[in-house]
Amino acid sequence: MPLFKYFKRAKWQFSIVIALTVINSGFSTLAGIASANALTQVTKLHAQLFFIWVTIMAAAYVMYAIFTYLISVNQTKLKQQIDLLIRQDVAQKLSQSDYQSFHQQTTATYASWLTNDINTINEFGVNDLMMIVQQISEILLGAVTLAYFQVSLLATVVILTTIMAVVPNLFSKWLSKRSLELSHAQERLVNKINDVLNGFNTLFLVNLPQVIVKRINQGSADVQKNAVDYVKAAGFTQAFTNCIAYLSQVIVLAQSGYLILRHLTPVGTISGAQYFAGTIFAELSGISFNWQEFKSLKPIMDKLANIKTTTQPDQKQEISAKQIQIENLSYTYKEKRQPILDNLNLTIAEGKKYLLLGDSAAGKSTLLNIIRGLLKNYTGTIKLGGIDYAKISDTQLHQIISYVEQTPYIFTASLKWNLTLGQKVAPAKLKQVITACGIEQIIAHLPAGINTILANQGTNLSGGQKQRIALARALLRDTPVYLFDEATSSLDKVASISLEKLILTQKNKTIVLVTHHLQKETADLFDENIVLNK
Ligand SMILES: Nc1ncnc2c1ncn2[C@@H]1O[C@H](COP(=O)(O)OP(=O)(O)OP(=O)(O)O)[C@@H](O)[C@H]1O
Repeated sequence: MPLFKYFKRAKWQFSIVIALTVINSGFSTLAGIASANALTQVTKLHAQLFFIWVTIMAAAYVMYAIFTYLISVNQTKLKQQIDLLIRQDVAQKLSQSDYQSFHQQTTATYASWLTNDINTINEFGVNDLMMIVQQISEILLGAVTLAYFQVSLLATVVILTTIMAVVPNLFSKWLSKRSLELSHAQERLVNKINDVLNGFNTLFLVNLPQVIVKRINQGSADVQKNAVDYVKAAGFTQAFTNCIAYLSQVIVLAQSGYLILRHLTPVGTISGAQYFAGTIFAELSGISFNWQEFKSLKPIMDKLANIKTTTQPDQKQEISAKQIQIENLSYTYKEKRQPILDNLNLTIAEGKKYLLLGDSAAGKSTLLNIIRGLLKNYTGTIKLGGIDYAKISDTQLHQIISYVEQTPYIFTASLKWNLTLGQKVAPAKLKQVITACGIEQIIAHLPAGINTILANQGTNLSGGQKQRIALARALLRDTPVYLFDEATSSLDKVASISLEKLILTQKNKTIVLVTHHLQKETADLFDENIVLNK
């Protein structure tokens, strides 16, 4: 089970919890022994011994309560550590995905993995394993104590234990299946919630806000059904094992009664046998159920462990010339029958400025997405500085090519962070780019200036302001090649001309710019047009 590796990585916290649990089981066993001995002493009318055992019993219970508290604190530390390690691994894997692997799932699905699935792992994994540890120690100590009362009782317990250990395995596949189905239903719910909430403005403006309620209700009903199905499977497994456990207790009670009647054991045995048989079988039924529940996590753990990462080509050679050579390039989206790009041949020379033109849906963005290395399943070849794209890693490509999109993503972070993406930038350079991109006007209206947090993905910014930020972000990266995909479309004419001039006068930079609004003031700054038509 992949979860074990996390217990190994959190071995200190895990060891502390185990040690505390075993000690605590010792206290509960001591309380049981004291109770049985107190009963024996009272039947013999030994007052002093009776009170000694009662005092021991009370002390054992007090210690039990104290250790239960310590266990709960340390278990929480362990759980949080395991959550942290799993999240760290998932985040690490996602950071190593390429564009296409990452987008095989929605971000809402990933959010569900990092929240719902982690909660499930906590509940069914960490909790259950901790309970199993406690149950095993109580069973072992209970069995030893029963043998101390009467060895034949231990023999009966061993036989009944074996039966109880085997039976629940019959239900394990059923439980795993239900657990995975529940996890998928939770993913669907998070996706639905994200989808309708992101579409709030659209629904609000067409008087359809009820769609939000309806779609969330559908998702909730889906989760509800799967949660109930899971509990039915889990409940049946538990009820079945409980039933065997209760019957086993009765058998041990009957056996001790018989032994007392035959004067083979003291009267206190009835209390001890009842206490320890009760503990052993209750814990056993708990163990077999918890173990099944623990195992039912395997598909979820496998899902998280199998997040696709991409092995990047190991290109050590420096990519010197920045010419991009495209030969016989064709691209067809999986969902479409016709190729969007068909046998395209093109050379993008170093330092030149290109205007990429074409009807709507002609494939301009698709071409830029291929050049910037997002779409890889094309046919034909693309070379950067004479080196085939297949031999260039994403990291190397992104060191050379920057892309500025029409609707840039704004992080819930300060304006400065949004410009630098947390990288160190010389203050003079930052100031120069801020001035060139007209960001001073934005800063002037923000309460904490450049350090103002841009909330909710920049909803308090205009489309044009976001585009200015994206342009500045790209210029700060200072790469040799820039691709602009309608990057100034939300700005007014004067601002867009000014920013396009800024872009097209970047010395020694290769520029490919897509625009639907070619301005006569900038037309002369292009060296060549690339025309794509359907
Ligand atoms: N992820 C995708 N999956 C399937 N089809 C897609 C995808 N992205 C784009 N397309 C399709 O590919 C075609 C070209 O789209 P693309 O965005 O490249 O065109 P464009 O020339 O940039 O269009 P516009 O000028 O309208 O922005 C369109 O028919 C579009 O529906």
